[in-house]
Amino acid sequence: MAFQSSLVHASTDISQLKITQPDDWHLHLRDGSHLHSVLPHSAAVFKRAIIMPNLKPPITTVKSALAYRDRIMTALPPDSPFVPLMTLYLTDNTTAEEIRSARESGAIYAVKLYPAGATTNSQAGVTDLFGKCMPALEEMIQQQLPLLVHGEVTDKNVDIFDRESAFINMVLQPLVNRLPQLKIVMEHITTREAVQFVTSCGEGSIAATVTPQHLIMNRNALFQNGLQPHNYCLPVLKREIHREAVFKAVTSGSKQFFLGTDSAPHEKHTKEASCGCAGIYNAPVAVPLYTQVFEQAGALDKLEAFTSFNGPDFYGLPRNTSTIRIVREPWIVPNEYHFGSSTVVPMFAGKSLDWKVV
Ligand SMILES: NC(=O)N[C@@H](CC(=O)O)C(=O)O
Ligand SMILES: [Zn+2]
Ligand SMILES: [Zn+2]
Repeated sequence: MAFQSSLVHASTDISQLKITQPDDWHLHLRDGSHLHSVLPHSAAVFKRAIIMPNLKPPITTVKSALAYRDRIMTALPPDSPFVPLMTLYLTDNTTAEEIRSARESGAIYAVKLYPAGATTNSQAGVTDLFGKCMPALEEMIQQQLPLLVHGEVTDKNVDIFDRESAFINMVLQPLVNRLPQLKIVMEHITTREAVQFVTSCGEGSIAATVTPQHLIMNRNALFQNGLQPHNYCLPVLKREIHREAVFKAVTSGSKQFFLGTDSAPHEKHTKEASCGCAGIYNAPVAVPLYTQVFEQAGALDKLEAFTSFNGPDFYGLPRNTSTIRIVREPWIVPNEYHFGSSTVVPMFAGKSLDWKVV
């Protein structure tokens, strides 16, 4: 309970909200049986989602992206209107031609930059962005495909809590200087420096996604009453001053910030391990938690733009016409989800949430 109960609940008598159906602009659906297990949680709430390509092996070609899209469509619950928006995993060898054919496919909406070694399944990521990736990035400008960035340097000598701000200085700012027309989404931002960077770039070409965990928890949550592996994700949770900066930016109503859950399921035994995986499974709780964040800021009137307008506007896609209802109705998050032989522990397992999507 520690983290929610530390929130000051703004007094309000709003008991339900009806908003345009949200999209998730950063989602890990995995593959195979895991895909079948987790997809219904996202498809129940979100109309569309940007699907992360960090599978094993990664989705580096149009062909593999379209095949993955087919597997997602096959795994969807019957009659689900959910639309997966596919991405390509950028490597040192991605060609301009692959970028052109990504756009022509009509199914691929962005290209993802993982610095090699930065996070889960990023080993095949980029080692030399400025030396090797310029032809692909220049073609992305022509094709109006945004670059989605896991923004952390991988230098082991850089303190893990400084890896995002170091990335801004060493990679992102130089990239923006070199290719000012490239559309960039800084994914899952966690720091005051990221907020300042995105805001300083101005609307139009730079935006950021924000997860529920980085809005609600600071790094104390990793060590509350002992090591908490289910609060471990990358970029790692930061100090309270950073959480506050991200919270303020999001709830201010700026169009440059939008919903991206980074829901990243890992099996329970791989998180509760001597070397635990990074990633938080938040798909079942994300919209209730975002609602709680905006309520706490006294900004429920700005929730819908964050969940449902700013993302499609940035991507140049139509806003959804369907709606969802969010009601004030306490419910307890399950301790775990059992999917066949595997178990996944969700964010805030066993805790009570104030809002529910119906
Ligand atoms: N966020 C995480 O901690 N993990 C993500 C990868 C990522 O988004 O960096 C995953 O795929 O597990
Ligand atoms: Zn990431
Ligand atoms: Zn992610």
